[in-house]
Amino acid sequence: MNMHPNGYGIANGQLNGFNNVNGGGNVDKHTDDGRGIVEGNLYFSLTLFICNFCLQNASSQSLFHIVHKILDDSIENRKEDVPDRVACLLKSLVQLIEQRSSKQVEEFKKQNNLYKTREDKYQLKMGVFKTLVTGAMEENEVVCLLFITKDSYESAPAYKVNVFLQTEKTMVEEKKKLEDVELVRLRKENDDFNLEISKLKKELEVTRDAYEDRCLQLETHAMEIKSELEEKIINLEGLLTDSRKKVKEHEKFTESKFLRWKKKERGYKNFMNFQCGSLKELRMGSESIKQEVLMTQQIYSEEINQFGMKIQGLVDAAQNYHTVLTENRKLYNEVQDLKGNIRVYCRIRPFLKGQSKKQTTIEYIGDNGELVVTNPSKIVKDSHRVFKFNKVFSPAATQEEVFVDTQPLIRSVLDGYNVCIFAYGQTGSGKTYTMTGPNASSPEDWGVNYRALNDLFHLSQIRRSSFEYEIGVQMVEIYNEQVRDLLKRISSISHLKDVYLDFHTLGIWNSTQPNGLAVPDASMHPVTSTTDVLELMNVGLMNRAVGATALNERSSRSHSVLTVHVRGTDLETNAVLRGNLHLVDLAGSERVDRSEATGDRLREAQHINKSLSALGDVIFALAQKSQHVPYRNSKLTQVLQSSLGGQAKTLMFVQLNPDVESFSETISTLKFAERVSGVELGAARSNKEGRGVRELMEQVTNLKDSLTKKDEEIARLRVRKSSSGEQGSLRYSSSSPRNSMVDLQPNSTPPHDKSLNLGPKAASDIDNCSEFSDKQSETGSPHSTDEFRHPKDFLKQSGFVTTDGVNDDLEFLGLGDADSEDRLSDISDGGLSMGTETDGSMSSIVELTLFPETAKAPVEHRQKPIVPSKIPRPPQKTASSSQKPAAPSSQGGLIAPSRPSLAKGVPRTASSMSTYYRFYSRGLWVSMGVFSPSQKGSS
Ligand SMILES: Nc1ncnc2c1ncn2[C@@H]1O[C@H](COP(=O)(O)OP(=O)(O)OP(=O)(O)O)[C@@H](O)[C@H]1O
Repeated sequence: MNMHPNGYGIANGQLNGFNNVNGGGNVDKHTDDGRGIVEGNLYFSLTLFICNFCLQNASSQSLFHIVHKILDDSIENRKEDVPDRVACLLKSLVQLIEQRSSKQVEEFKKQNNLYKTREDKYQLKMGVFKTLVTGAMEENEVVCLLFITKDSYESAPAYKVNVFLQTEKTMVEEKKKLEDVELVRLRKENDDFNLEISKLKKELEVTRDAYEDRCLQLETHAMEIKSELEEKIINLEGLLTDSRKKVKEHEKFTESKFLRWKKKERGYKNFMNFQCGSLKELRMGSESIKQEVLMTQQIYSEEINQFGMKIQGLVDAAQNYHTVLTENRKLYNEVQDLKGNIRVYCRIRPFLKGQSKKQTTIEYIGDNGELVVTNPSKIVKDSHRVFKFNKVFSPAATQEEVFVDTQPLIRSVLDGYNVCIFAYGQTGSGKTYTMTGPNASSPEDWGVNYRALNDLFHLSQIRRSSFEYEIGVQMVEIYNEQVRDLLKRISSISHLKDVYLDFHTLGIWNSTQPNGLAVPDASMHPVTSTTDVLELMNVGLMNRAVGATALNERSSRSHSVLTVHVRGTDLETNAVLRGNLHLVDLAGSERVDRSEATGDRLREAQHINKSLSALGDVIFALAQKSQHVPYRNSKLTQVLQSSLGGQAKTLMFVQLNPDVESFSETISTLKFAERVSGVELGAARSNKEGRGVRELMEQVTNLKDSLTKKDEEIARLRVRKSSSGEQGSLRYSSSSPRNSMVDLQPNSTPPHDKSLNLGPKAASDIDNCSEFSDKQSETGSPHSTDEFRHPKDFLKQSGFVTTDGVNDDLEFLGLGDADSEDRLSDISDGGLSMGTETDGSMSSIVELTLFPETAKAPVEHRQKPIVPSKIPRPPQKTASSSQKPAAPSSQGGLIAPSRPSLAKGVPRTASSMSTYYRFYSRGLWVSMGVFSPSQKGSS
C-alpha cells in the first residue's frame, strides 16, 4: 500500500484490479447470454464490494482517474450502451467524490474559522499589549511623580532618585522596544497568516470551482448516460416483450411442428415397414434377375468378343486406310510433281498495329490447304467462298514455318533443278515481308531469300566431299517496264561502298538458256558465304524502287527478281549440275482510288497493274493449254517465262490482307491463285550433264566455231568477189546473228574469254546485246527485244536475208521452209533463234564469266576440219527419213539443225524441240534438241 501525499491510503493493487475490471471490459463480455449475466452479476457484486472498500481508501485524484478511465473507455470503444453496473459504479464514484468534496469544503471552512479565531486572538493580544504599554507609561509617570514627591518629602538625595528613575525608564523602554519588536513580528505573522488564508481561500475557490465544474460535467454526463440508459432500457424492454412474444409464437409453431413430425414419423414407420416388405420381395427378385443377368452377361461377353474381333479387323483396316491415305497423298504429290503443277502457298498477313478492331474476311483455315473466306459486312446466302491450295499459312505463321515448307523445293536447286518462287498479292499484303523479311539484321525475321541462300550454303558445305558448288547471284528489278540491274558496278563485295548504280535498261535474253539467265547483261556476283549475300541483297534492296502510298508506307514500286545460279560438279563422275533459283517479289496490284497514287506513283501503279494483268493472261493461256502464250506482253512475263512455261519447279506465295475493306481484292487474288494452281508445267528436269554430254556440247561448240570460221571465209571470198567488180544486188553478211551481235562491238571478247567477273571485256559483249535491245526499247519501238529476235526480222536486220528470199544460211538454220510461219509463231514466244544461237555464244559467255574453269580453249578443235563443206539438207518426209544418214567422212560433224515439223524420222517428243541437231561422233549418230519453252511435256 502506498501513501498518498494527501494522506489518503491507496490500495494500488486493488485499484489496479478495479481498473482492469472496468478498463478491460471483462465483466461486459458475458452480458449476451443468461449464464454470463448471472456470473457477471455475482462477479460484479463481489468486485463492487471490493471496489467500494478500495474506493473508500483511494485518493480523490485516483477516483477522478477512474472516472476518466471509464468515460474514456466508453468513448473510445464507442459503446453507446454503458452497462448498468458500470453506471452504478460511476454513480457511487460520483457520490464518493461529492462526499469527499463536501467534506473538504467543510474542512476548509473549519480552517478558515480557525484562522479567523486566531486572527481575532492576535488582535486581542495586540490590544492587550497596547493597553499594557499605555499602562506602563502611565505607571512610569506616576512612579516619577511619586519619586519626586518622595524626594521632596523625604529629601532623599536627588541623584539617587534620578538614577533609579533612569534605570527604570531604560528598563521600561527596553521592554517597550521588545514589545514593539514582538508586535512587529506578530503583525508580520498576522500578515503572513492573512496572506496564507487568502491564498488558501483562492485555492479553495479555484478547487471548488473546478470541482463544481467537474461535478457539473459529470452530473451532466451521468444524466445523459442515464437518459440514454433509460432509453435503452425502454428499447430493451420493448425488445424483450417482442422476443417473449416471438418465443411464444415459436413455441406454438414448434409444438404444431412436433405434432406434424410425430404424424410423419408414424407415416414413415408404416412406409418403412412396407418398404422392408417390398425390399425383401425385391431382393428375391434381384437374385433371380442377377442370375438372368449373369446368363445374359455370358451371352454378351461372347458377343462382345466376337465384336472385338470384328472391330480389330476394322482397326487394322483403318490403319491400313491411313497408310493408304498417306501413300495416296504422296502419290498425289508425285503426280503433281510429274504434272509440274505450280505449287501455291497462301499466307495471310496479320492485322498491323492499330488495326485490331478491323473485321477479318478469313473464316476458316484448314490443315490441308483449305481456306474459307467471307465478307462479314455483307452476309448473304452462300457468301462463303472455299479455296484449296497446297498450303495455307495463318497470320500467326512465323518466317521459319513458312521457310520449312519451302526448303525441299529450294534444296532441289542443288540437284540441278530450276526453281522459281514468287510472291503475288495486293499491295501491302506482305509479299516483301515473306520474300525478304522486315529486318535483315535479325535472323528470325529473315524472309525466304536470305534463308534460301543460307540453306544452300549450308547444304553445299555438307555435300562438299562429293560435290563442288559455285553460287552466283543476280538481282534485277522491272520498273516501269524497264529491267534494271540492282547490283550494277559492284566490282567486288569488299568494295560495296563504291557502288554506283547505272539504271540503264537491260535486255531480256531468251529464257530457254540452259544456264537460266533471263537477263544475262545483269551483273553476276559470285558468293561464298551468307555474309556476302546479306551485303549484296542489302545493296539490291536499297537500290530497289519503293514509295509511300496510302496502303503501304514502303510500297515496292517494281518487281524484283533475285536469281541464284548454282553450278555443282560431281567430284566422282565430273558430271555437272546447274540449277537456278528465281526469287521474285512482285509489286502489289493496287486500286489507284485506294492507294491514292498520283504523278510518278500513278504511272508506276499503271505499269504494275499492266504487267500483273499480262501475268494473268499468261497464266490463263497456260491453264487453257493454249497454243499461243503471250509472254511478250510484258517484261515480267518474259523474265518469268522459263519458270512459268518451262520445266522448272514453281511455287507461288499468295499473300492476303485479311481486312474486310480488301475483300474484293482478296477474292480476285484467290481466283488468280486458283488458276495458277491449275497450271501444269510438265515434270521438272534436272540440268545434269554427264561427261559424254559435256564432251558432245564441247564438240558442238567447236563445230560452231568452225562454222563461224567458214562463214568468215565465205564472207571474205564474197567481199573479194564484189571488190573485183562483180555487182552484188544484195547486202550480205555471212556472220550469224550471234556474231552480228558480238561484232557490234569491235573490241568484243571472244566467247572463250576466261574472266570471272563481268569485267569490261566480257561485260562489253553482254552490254552490246543489251545496248542493242535497249535501243529498241528506248527508241519507243513497239517491238520488244524478243520481237527483234523474231528470226526473220532479225536476220533481215542483220543482213542475213536477201529481199528475194532465203539464202543458204537461212536454210542452215532451218527457217526457210514453207511452214516456217507456223513455227515462227512458236519461236516468237519461245525465243527459238536466240536460244539456239546463244547456246554457243551468249550463254557460254555468261557461263564462262561465272564458272571460268569450264571454258575450254577450242583452238585445238578448230584445227580439225570437221564441218562438211556441204551441209546436207534435213531429212525429208520420205520413208528414207528413218534411214541412218551417211556418216560423214570426218570424225564427227554437224549434220543439220533439223526442223521438227520436217523431221519425220525423229521421235514424237522431238517435235517440241525448237531446233534439232544430229551429228556424228565417235562412230555414233547423236541427236540433240533445244526445247522451246512454250512447248509442254517431257522428252
Ligand atoms: N506476316 C506478317 N507479320 C507481321 N507483319 C507483316 C506480315 N506481313 C506483312 N507485314 C507488314 O505489313 C506491311 C506491308 O507488308 P509488305 O511491304 O511486305 O507488303 P507488300 O505486299 O510487299 O506491299 P507492296 O506490294 O506495296 O510492296 C509491312 O509493314 C509489313 O511489316
